Amino acid sequence: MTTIIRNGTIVTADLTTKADVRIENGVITEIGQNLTGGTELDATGCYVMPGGIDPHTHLEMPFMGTYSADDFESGTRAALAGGTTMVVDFVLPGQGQGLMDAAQMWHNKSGRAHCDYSYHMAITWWGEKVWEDMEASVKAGMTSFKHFMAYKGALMVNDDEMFQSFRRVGDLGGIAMVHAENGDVVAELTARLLAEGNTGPEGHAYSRPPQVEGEAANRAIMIADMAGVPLYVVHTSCEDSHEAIRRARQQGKRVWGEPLIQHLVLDESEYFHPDWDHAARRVMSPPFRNKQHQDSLWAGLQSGSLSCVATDHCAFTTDQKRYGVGDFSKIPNGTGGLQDRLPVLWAQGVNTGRLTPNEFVAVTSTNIAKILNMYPKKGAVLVGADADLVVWDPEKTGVVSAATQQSAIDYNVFEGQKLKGMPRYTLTRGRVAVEDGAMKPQEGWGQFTPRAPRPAVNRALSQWKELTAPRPVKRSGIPATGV
Ligand SMILES: NC(=O)NCCC(=O)O
Ligand SMILES: [Zn+2]
Ligand SMILES: [Zn+2]
Repeated sequence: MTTIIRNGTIVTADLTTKADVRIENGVITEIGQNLTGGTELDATGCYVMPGGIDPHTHLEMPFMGTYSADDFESGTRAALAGGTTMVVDFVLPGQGQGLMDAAQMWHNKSGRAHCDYSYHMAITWWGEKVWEDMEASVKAGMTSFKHFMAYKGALMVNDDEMFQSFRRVGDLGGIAMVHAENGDVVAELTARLLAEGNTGPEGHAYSRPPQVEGEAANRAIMIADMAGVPLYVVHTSCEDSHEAIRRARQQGKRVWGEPLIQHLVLDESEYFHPDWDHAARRVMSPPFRNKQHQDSLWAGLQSGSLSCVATDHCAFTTDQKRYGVGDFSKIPNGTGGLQDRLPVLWAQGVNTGRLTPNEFVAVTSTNIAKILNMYPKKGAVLVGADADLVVWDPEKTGVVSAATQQSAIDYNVFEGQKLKGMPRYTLTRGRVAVEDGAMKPQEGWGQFTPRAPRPAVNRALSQWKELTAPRPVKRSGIPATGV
């Protein structure tokens, strides 16, 4: 089956050019002028861009006594509606559960996906079995390993476990990832706030000030440096952690930071809303910050000190959020955004002049594909790349509304945001899944994308570690012991 995208302007991370794109059997086979012969998609007035890749989702995730409400069916349908053609979800082993056993559970869930997906592996406990399984995880294409420095008593790992795990990841050619918040301090602040009667959703924000994130990000960066492993800091929300990442990168460390679309455009005032539901629906970790922190994140995307924009899509219904009435620490943490990430970032980033269209592609797709070692199969408009594409109409307008969204939840944290710039077509491996707002979903179309280890970065790091490793000094005359 042949499809031609005609009359569009191709926009990639480093190039803007007018050309047509030929797609055969899900792959881009030709880029050129006046291509013909096949089903034609009219891209007049549109940008033809790599589909978005969301590097951070939690679909049907068991968390805080419930499951996130969007599964791989509704989650990937929402993704495609907003121009995202791939998600990377987190396999979350239970306490004592083997990594590959947990991975099989995720494979069982993802069978209904509408677009391609990959997995990060989470290190939620530590032991010999985990150490062994990490190699199997890498061999099975799950080469990035997330460590939770928060959620004490549940998912959190300690520094000694993190150091051992980071060394293992480095040896296996993988990437270490962290949720950077100091879980001990969060637990203390939470207990104190509750004891003082601060039980509402605003207590969640008070319990996780920027310092807990900055401290943890800096600690993880230093531990990663000592372990000789590249580090990816998820949901970077504030200047404190951004500063640590920026400094590390200036020092030549292999560290990447990932702001979320939520943190870029929504601020902490949401938690002080008089409606409990409104505030609780926005409870996530880290919490939304103030305007200065938002400016820092935008500047990071512009200057390159921050690399990708994600969603951390982990959506809970209002009923689920109400588990935390009377105790904010029981409100399931997480917000949605899969459908909204690209249109909201375009509206607030490109239309305001904060990002160029090429930078937009870089931070929503290409940088992610490169960091996670999927480029140029994903994140590219190149001959041989998967035809995961979005035909983006910069004049198409809309308004974010829970009433029309694909997500299974009953609200949207971006409700009412005005959009200008939306998909005309979204293609997943050449199949048109969205046409001018009309969904053409196909359950089970999505395929698992395994990822190989990253030999180049890790070889460089391990070579350097070897060159600078501690060695005993060879001495000729050693004095006799002094007794
Ligand atoms: N971010 C959040 O609040 N929920 C999802 C789990 C995580 O990434 O920490
Ligand atoms: Zn997290
Ligand atoms: Zn997350």
